[in-house]
This record gives sequence, C-alpha cells and structure tokens, in this order.
Amino acid sequence: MTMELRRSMTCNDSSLENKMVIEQEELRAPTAAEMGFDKEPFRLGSLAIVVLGATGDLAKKETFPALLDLLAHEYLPPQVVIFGVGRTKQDTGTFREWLQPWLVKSFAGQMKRCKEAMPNFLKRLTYFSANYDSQEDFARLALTLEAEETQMFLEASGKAEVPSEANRVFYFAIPPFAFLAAASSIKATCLSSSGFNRLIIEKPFGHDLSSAKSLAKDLGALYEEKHLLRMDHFLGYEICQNILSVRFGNAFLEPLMNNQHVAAVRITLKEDFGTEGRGGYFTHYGIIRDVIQNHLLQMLTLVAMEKPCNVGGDVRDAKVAVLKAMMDIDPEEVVLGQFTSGNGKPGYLEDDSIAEKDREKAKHCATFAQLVIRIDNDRWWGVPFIVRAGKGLEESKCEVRIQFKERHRDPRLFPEACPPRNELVMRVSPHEAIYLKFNMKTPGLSTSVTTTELDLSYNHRYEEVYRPLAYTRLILAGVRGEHESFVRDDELIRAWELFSPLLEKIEDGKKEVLKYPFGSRGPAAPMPFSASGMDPSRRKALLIGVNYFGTRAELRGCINDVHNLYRLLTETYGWPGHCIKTLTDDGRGNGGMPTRQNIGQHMSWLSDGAQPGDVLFFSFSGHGAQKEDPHGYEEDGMNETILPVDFERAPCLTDDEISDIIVKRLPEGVRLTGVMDCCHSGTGLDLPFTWDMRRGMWREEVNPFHSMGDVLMFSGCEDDDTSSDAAGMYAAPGGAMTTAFCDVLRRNPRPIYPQLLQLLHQHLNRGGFSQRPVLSSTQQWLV
Ligand SMILES: NC(=O)C1=CN([C@@H]2O[C@H](COP(=O)(O)OP(=O)(O)OC[C@H]3O[C@@H](n4cnc5c(N)ncnc54)[C@H](OP(=O)(O)O)[C@@H]3O)[C@@H](O)[C@H]2O)C=CC1
Ligand SMILES: O=C1O[C@H](COP(=O)(O)O)[C@@H](O)[C@H](O)[C@H]1O
Repeated sequence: MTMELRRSMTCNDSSLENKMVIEQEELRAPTAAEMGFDKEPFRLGSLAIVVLGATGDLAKKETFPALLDLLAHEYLPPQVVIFGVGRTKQDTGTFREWLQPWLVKSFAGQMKRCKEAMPNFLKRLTYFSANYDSQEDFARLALTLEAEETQMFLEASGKAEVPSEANRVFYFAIPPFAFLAAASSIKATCLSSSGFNRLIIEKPFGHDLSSAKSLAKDLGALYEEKHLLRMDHFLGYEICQNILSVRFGNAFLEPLMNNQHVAAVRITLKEDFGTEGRGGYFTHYGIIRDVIQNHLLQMLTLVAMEKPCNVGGDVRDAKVAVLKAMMDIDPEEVVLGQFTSGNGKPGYLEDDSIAEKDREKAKHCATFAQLVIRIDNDRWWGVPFIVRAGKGLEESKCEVRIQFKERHRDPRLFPEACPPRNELVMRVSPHEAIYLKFNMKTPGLSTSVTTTELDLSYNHRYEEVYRPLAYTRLILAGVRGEHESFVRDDELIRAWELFSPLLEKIEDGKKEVLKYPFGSRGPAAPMPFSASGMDPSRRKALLIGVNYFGTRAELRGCINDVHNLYRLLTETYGWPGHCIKTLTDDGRGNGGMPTRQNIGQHMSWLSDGAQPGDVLFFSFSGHGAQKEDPHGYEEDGMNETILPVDFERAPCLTDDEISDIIVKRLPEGVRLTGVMDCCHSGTGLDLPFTWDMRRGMWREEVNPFHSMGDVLMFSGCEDDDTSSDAAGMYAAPGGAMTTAFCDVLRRNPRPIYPQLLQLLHQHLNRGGFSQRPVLSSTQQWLV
C-alpha cells in the first residue's frame, strides 16, 4: 500500500488533489471501546455539533471533513446531529450539494470508510441560516436543535424515551469580529440545560496583548474557562502530540535536553505557496501573528517545558511556566522579509485581495520572519531557540531541529575530519518523521567518519495505522472535553506579552523588510554591523593596521585602512568611537602598537564576555604569509599567518590562533564580521563555508571546524594569492581590498553578503587588480 500524504490542508485545491494519494484500504484504527471512551457522556446522551461559519473556507476544508472522519470511524456516536450555521440563506439540500465535493476531495474523503459513511454523514447534516447577532435567529436554532437531537437519539437508540442529557459543541469557524455576538446569542438561547456545552474557538485570539485581554475578558464574562477550547491546530499534529512521549519516555534523551548538551534549537515552518487570496487578512496580521506567536510558539513550549508532573501535573501548567521564563525578544535578532515575484509567481504586493486602502501598510508586511527566543532558566540558559517561518519559499516543511554541541575535536581519533554535531529532528510535515543525525564509520574499508540518520519515518513504519489529521484529532478531543490539547487563557496572554512589545518595535516600517524572490530560501541576512539603532554597549570593533615602518617589508596603506574603516563604522553605520580599538604602528591608535602580544590581548578583549546579540568587527591590514600546518588540518597543508609589527623578533599569528581567540570562543547569537587585507588571507579565520561565486552556493571546507558564533569574513585574496597595497591608485594609499570594501559600502550600505562580494570583485576589477576577494562564513546563510 502506498500513502503519500500531505498531512495538512491549508493549501490550494490543486495541491490538495495532487498530494492526496491514498489507496482505498482499511487502516488500522482502534475503536472507541479500545480507546476507553465509549462510555463517556458524549456517547450516552444526545450530541449536537454546531459549526458556525459553515459556508466558509475553514469549515469546508477542515471542520466538516474532520467530522466525516470521526463519524466514519464511529468515534462520534450514532445519535450525533451536525448543524451548519451561516448567514447565507439556503436550504439543507443546497448546502449538502455544495459541501459534498469538498468532502470527497478532502484527506478524509479518500478513505474507504469515509466514502462509505458519506450518505450517513450527509443525512444528519442540517443547514440553518442565522445572523450571529440575532437572538431570535438563535432561539429558532435552539428549537430546531432540540427537535433534531431528540429524533436522532430515538432513532439511533431504538428507545422510546428522550435522552437524559443533551450535549452541545459549538465550533466557531467565523471571522474573529463575529465571535462575541455569536457567543452571546448562544449563551442567551442555545445552551443545553441538561448536558455539557463547549465552544471550540479558532484563532486569531486577538491582534495584540490588549485586544487579546479584552477578548478574554468579554468571553470570560459569558463563559467559564472550562467551556472554552481555543484551538491551535498544530497541537493536533501527530508529531506535536508525540513530543512529550519522545522527551520524557526515553530515559537516554531527557538528560541531554539542556544547555550542557544542546547548542541550539531550530523551529521552522516553510511554505512554498503565497497568501493566495488571503492577502487582505495577511496585511493586518503578518507572518509573526499568523504562525509564530501561536503555532510555532506552541511547538517550542512543548520542546522546552519541564516534565508536566513536576509543574502541577497539567501540561498547560508546564507550558505556562516555560513561557514565563522566556525573555523579551530582541528586535536586533529579528529578520523580516517579503516575497517578490519570482519563478513565475506573483509577489505579495501583487495579491488582488489586498484592499487599495491597505496598499501602503502591505509594503511593510512580513511574509517571512526569523527570530530568537531565549529562556532564562537553569535548563536552557544560553541556548537560542531560532524560530523561522515564511511563505513563498523554495519548499514546504515544518520541523523542530535540536542541534547538539560538538564533541571535542580529537585529531588522533578523527584525523580526517571532526565529526559533525548530532541533531534530533522531529519533522511535522511533509512525511512525519523523527530522526537522529548520527556519526559512524563509513561502511567498508574506509575508516573515515560519515554522518547518517537513525530514521523513523512514519510512512514506512506505520503506513497501515490510522493517523487522523490535526483537526480530526482536536475536534474529538474537544467533544471529549480534553482541555490539555487546547490553549488556556494564561498561555495565550503570556504569548501576547512576549510578542506584542516586539511587534510594536518592528512593525509598519520600523524594521526593514528585506525582499526575497518567490521560490527562494528567504531573504539573505544583511551585514550584521549595518544594523541601525543598536545599543552601543553591544558593539565592539578591533582595527589593526601595520605599515612596518623602516623595515624591508614596509607598506604604505595599512594605517589608512584603519582610518578608512573607522570612518565607515562611525559615519556610515553610526558606531560610537568608544566601541572601537585601533592598533597602528605609528603609535597613534587608542590600543597601542600592533605587536604580537598586544594583538593577542586585544583579540581577547574583542571576544571576552561576548553575549548573544553582540555585534563585533575585526580587521587586519598588513602582511600575511603561510607556514606549514603541523596538524595537517589545512587542505593545502599550510597555515595562514599575519605578521605583527615585531615579526622579526616574535612569531607570526596563525589562523588557528586567531580562530581560537576570536571565533571559537563566541557563543551562538554573536555576530562577527572580519576584513583581512593581506596576502594569503582566503581562509584567514578558518571558517567552514566559502561562497562559490560561480556556482552561487556555499562550499564546505574539507576539514570544517564549526563554531557557535555567526562569523563572516571578507578576505583580500585567495590563500595562494597576494593582496595589493594600492599606493598609487587612490587619493591616499590604502589596501585595495579595504578601500573597495569602504567605497562599496558607502555607496550601498545594506547589501546582502554575496552581493557585497560581487561588488568587491567588480570594484577591484575596475581598478585593475587581479586579486579575488573571498567570503567565508560559519554558516550557510540564506541567499
Ligand atoms: N481558513 C483557514 O484555513 C483557517 C481559518 N482560521 C480561522 O477560522 C475562522 C474562519 O476562517 P475562514 O473559514 O477562512 O473564514 P471565511 O472568511 O471563509 O468566513 C467564514 C464564514 O463566516 C461568515 N462571515 C464572513 N464574513 C462575515 C461577517 N462580516 N460577519 C459575519 N459572518 C461572516 C461567512 O458565512 P456566511 O456569509 O454564510 O455567514 C463565511 O463563510 C477565522 O477566525 C479564521 O481566522 C484559522 C485557521 C485556519
Ligand atoms: O494557521 C495557519 O496555518 C497554516 C499552516 O498550517 P498547516 O497545517 O497548513 O501547515 C498557514 O499556512 C496559515 O497561513 C495560517 O493561517
């Protein structure tokens, strides 16, 4: 049997049709009795499920197919009646006719049991036309409900007496502004007095903290919390439901889930489709409200929370506890993007559903966001949770990636390469899977280390097991009154407390929204040192220039390079002068002479105490050389070195030494940019990835040494090449690379990395220099 499923249903109709290939065999599904809920109240009395907004998008694509699925699998009792309520005036027959094709092409509709159950489902489906703010309409609804409930109960039970309990579930698939009117009409007229009443409410639960609080207050005035079930459909995903079991059910794993072992956690939702008719809604919400503040934050809390029984027993108590430990989100660590046209698809701003009056606002609307959440508790202090979501990207994917710290590099055991870090990946979609990236010996005669995956793909291991979609699972949980799969009011308010202040600081043009073409990997990150309005205490720069006066190695432009870069940072990017240390051999730098010892000390100053969010800058202009690599780590067998002013008496500084001080010490979340304007500088910081301009992609070094900080380096030339001192070219002598770097950035202060490299090439070419600048990095940045 083959099952190739996209286990979610937002998408456009064609992707629904294409992706839902499921053969028509019976899947193994436990019965209600096997699950132990066949005697619960909802199965004993009468049961009515009332879907408000029955004519809408959500209802036809998710809610009704989920109800069909539940009925077909006999999880709903035979006496259930289903009501669709909408303002549209139509009779039940017309409504059933309209809905049926949507049921047929839904995920549930592909299952053999659901096809068979379709007539039974449609038979118990009634359409009722009502205005949400009309108590008269809802009073009529109450009468019809009562009649249908009783009739269906008598029919199904074969009994003569009316049910002792009438249970009602109201599902709100209506726009948020209609919530309160509908909730009051129901309260006034439609509540059952003999059984339970539950309201399942769909997001958005407010637009910001104050609207969320007032919605909570208004709903709270009508209903007790136990009646309200706030749906976040991600909580219904199989993998999300599994996070608890995986974390706390595996004795080996829990001891690793903390800052001793975890370097970072990445939570990602990528979508390869755009807003498609939802541009109107999206302009007012943006990607952070749409999926990060709710869905991805819910996933994060499940990954990060303490064991529920240690925090009051309720999963939601544990979630609230970790939400409370989350720190304010730093706007400096946020990247925003908006897709433009690309790969034959229109850009966000070309979406016709954006109202004319909202066009200006839409220009600042983010369809992509990346941000960092930090948790101030013993378990997670220092571990960044990097959350990223975007529409119009190159693929659709949703996953949690727990990245473990690297082991100590041991050149005797692993002479060829340091084993890469392990990762535990929980993939929500597509193709649910949990896998561990695992290092082992390459099979066969080779002794080198290779990375493989210990892979639990659900489609292989559990292909015959019925795994309901998120909505099916959650509606059943709602009918059963299982509150733990829903969002409690205090969780919601805390989520807004985290996001509302951030949104205020970055929305409506307060933070730049970078463009990215549809179908790409999202916006490339801007140069870290170019961020405006950053707290000065979080920046540091060390600029070194050595002219080697009076020696055979004398140069003319290196001290000028320091001045040039100083001006670039202070004038173009607004860095305060006191964040910048300069070492120049004219003795005028504020850090003293660039001797070997002083350079080492200042490099330590640069990296000492670096905290996530800090932005650092390092430059060296002077002579570079090469020296044999005694460890054999370098691909070409040579270490790159820089020459201090006392090079005739003291040893040169090797790239390994520099990297040990200013790269390897950096914690995750610190961003360092380096400029090395000297010969043989290509891999001068020994970073693992180099940008291949010809192929437009990152190339990983043969012996990559990964590190935690985000480091980028622009080098004057390749390792086997030389950099020029452009004495006669410019008004004042200066290194060809540094001069190009400053000129290019003054003209275009916010390029993305590869674009800057390209501009440097062009600038150097135009100046007649043959040297080819190199961009290397600790990360394969999005481009
Ligand atoms: N669509 C989706 O995938 C998701 C939607 N949601 C949320 O679910 C809810 C419903 O979403 P969706 O189905 O897309 O919404 P729709 O825009 O399709 O609206 C649903 C129904 O509400 C009624 N409605 C529309 N406008 C008004 C109005 N001004 N006053 C009263 N009723 C109105 C309409 O029915 P009629 O005219 O017949 O009364 C409409 O069919 C929203 O809160 C949405 O945010 C949440 C997650 C995903
Ligand atoms: O709530 C929403 O979620 C979907 C993503 O959920 P999925 O289950 O379809 O993966 C998102 O596309 C939509 O914009 C958002 O409103």
